[in-house]
Amino acid sequence: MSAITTESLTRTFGDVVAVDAVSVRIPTGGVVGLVGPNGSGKSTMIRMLLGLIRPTSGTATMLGQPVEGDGAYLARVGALVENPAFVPGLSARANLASLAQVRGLPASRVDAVLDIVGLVGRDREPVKRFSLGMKQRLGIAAALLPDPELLVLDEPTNGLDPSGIVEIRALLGALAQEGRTVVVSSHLLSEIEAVCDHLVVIRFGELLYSGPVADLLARSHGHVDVVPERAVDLPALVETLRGAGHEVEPTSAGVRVVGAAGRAADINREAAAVGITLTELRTVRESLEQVFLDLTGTDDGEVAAARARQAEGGR
Ligand SMILES: Nc1ncnc2c1ncn2[C@@H]1O[C@H](COP(=O)(O)OP(=O)(O)OP(=O)(O)O)[C@@H](O)[C@H]1O
Repeated sequence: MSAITTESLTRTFGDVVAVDAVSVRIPTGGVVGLVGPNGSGKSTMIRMLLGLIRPTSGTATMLGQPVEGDGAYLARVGALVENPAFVPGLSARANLASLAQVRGLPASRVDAVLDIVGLVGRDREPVKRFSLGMKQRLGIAAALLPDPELLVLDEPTNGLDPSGIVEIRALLGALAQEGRTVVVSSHLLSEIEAVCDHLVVIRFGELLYSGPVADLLARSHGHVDVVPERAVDLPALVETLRGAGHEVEPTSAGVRVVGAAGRAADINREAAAVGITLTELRTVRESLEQVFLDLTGTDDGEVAAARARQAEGGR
């Protein structure tokens, strides 16, 4: 079963196409990053998935159930959208206890979620004294009250300082380790890429990429830097690598095999076959951030090129 599917999911506000015919299939388990610049339609997509607003056209399912049905799936989903409203003068524990009561959930869940988000010890302090990071963790705790299979968090790292971001990221990873599917949106890929298994990249409502992070990384350009043990072997190494069809450039101590990220083992074998031992064999990949920039581009020309590349990759 997929955690989420969408089929030509579209939402317009007047002339603005906030989400434009997005079709994705997101597997269960792991952390799913929903990434795109501000205004690209992430919140609109999340709101449709949570049944908060209706699609203009298209369909979507959550945990196998249509979002436009009776909403039964919502009992299995936890969500953090916008800033959750907590009573500032009440403690974290009291806020969670009243939420659990209103939602008819057992009081024992309060201790469980405080433990998961690491607020035990601070849970009797009034929420107004909490840092932004602690408030975000409390928001996630509230979303976890129903012990959901699927957790949807809209920009939980927004506004946090670097250590707060690291904490939230670790928490997302831990939640996924427990077997939940965690969907997290961010306008900054760098804030969440380290913890994501699957990425959905959108820009101006249009889907640019949906798939495993590993597949996106595999599309990245990169090179392999190679240094032979004996400098005297360098000309033979260059000849061998060129003979094997590689593009080779000199570096200070060895050679760079251009566009060969992922071919390090081949290069090692090719060198060994002619009796050359390598002391260095280093793959340098384009960062995920760079791949993402390639996809999103900064002007329409770049976006068009990225789309063409994506279409090519999808064939
Ligand atoms: N209720 C609304 N009425 C009118 N326009 C809206 C409404 N909600 C969203 N939009 C527009 O839809 C587009 C997508 O907005 P959305 O909030 O979904 O993007 P986002 O990627 O979540 O961005 P952000 O990170 O800034 O919230 C924007 O152009 C926004 O102005």
